[in-house]
Amino acid sequence: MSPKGAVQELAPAKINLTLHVTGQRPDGYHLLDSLVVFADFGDLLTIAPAEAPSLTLTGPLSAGLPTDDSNLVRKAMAFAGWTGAVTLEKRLPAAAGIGGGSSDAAATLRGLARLLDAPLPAGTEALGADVPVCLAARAARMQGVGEVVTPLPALHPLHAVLVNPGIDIPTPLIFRALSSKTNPPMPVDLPDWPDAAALIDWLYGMRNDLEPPALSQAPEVGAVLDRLRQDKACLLARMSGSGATCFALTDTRHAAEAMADRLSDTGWWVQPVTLA
Ligand SMILES: C[C@](O)(CO)[C@H](O)COP(=O)(O)OP(=O)(O)OC[C@H]1O[C@@H](n2ccc(N)nc2=O)[C@H](O)[C@@H]1O
Ligand SMILES: Nc1ncnc2c1ncn2[C@@H]1O[C@H](COP(=O)(O)OP(=O)(O)OP(=O)(O)O)[C@@H](O)[C@H]1O
Repeated sequence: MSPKGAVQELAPAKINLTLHVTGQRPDGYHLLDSLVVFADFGDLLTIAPAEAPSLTLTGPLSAGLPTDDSNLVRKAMAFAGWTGAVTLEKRLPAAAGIGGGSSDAAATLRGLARLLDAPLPAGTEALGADVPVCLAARAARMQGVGEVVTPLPALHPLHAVLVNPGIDIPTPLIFRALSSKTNPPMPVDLPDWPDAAALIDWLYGMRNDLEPPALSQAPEVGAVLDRLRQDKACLLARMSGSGATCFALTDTRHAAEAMADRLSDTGWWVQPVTLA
């Protein structure tokens, strides 16, 4: 049961359906153009009013994560100057390209803003490049180094399986291994996709520019993509963020669940989801 006066917030997995790296700023950060969606699955935060900040971690994937000031939940509270007693049920792998930590920071801010009846803070990119889009937690185009977030009209939901081979990939390593920092952006105007099939067709022509460097740094990513592409239900398989999590798009939720069953003997983290 939740403590009295507590709120619950889902910190959904963030998926980069596309991730085009279009340049690099003098400070080393990369310019991005990304179509970002969110899953109906993620970490679960319970946030109760408290005089001092606290953080308790639970869940199968919490092992090894810090509970001190380096946890993005605590960083988010310190950034906003807000306090709360947060219980974080970790269900997403960390350092996995699906924004686990960034989505936790964003959910902390959303939950505390609700509890305190306060507006969401600005400038949250200081907490991490993915935090502004995770704060919106809806389909969006992400540009700049992550701070320019343009919410999109509701997309047709996509069904998918998320797969992580159980390796942490540090984001800076993958950006460093990227050979060309200047690649074409997505079209200026995104199409108005009439259905999910049209969106998937369009995605074939787009890219995740971090996929080649991730493949060179972590061969496990290639093994995941090969296995997903061999599956009869897979319409498109791609890596999210800087990896190592990959997604396979399917026709229906049932097809995603059946595919997840077929992957159950791999030892990988496998999660059927709906993305929107
Ligand atoms: C790759 C993405 O997941 C795409 O959504 C994000 O851009 C990464 O978001 P994030 O994990 O919140 O990133 P941060 O914690 O801000 O940055 C981690 C590191 O990634 C690199 N980084 C990140 C974002 C960006 N636009 N350019 C970069 O070069 C930098 O080396 C930085 O030190
Ligand atoms: N609440 C948290 N959950 C997960 N990781 C956290 C958290 N707080 C701090 N971290 C640290 O942040 C690092 C990156 O975590 P995160 O899950 O956001 O990366 P990511 O999945 O690569 O995200 P992105 O897609 O934004 O690059 C990890 O190495 C982890 O130790």
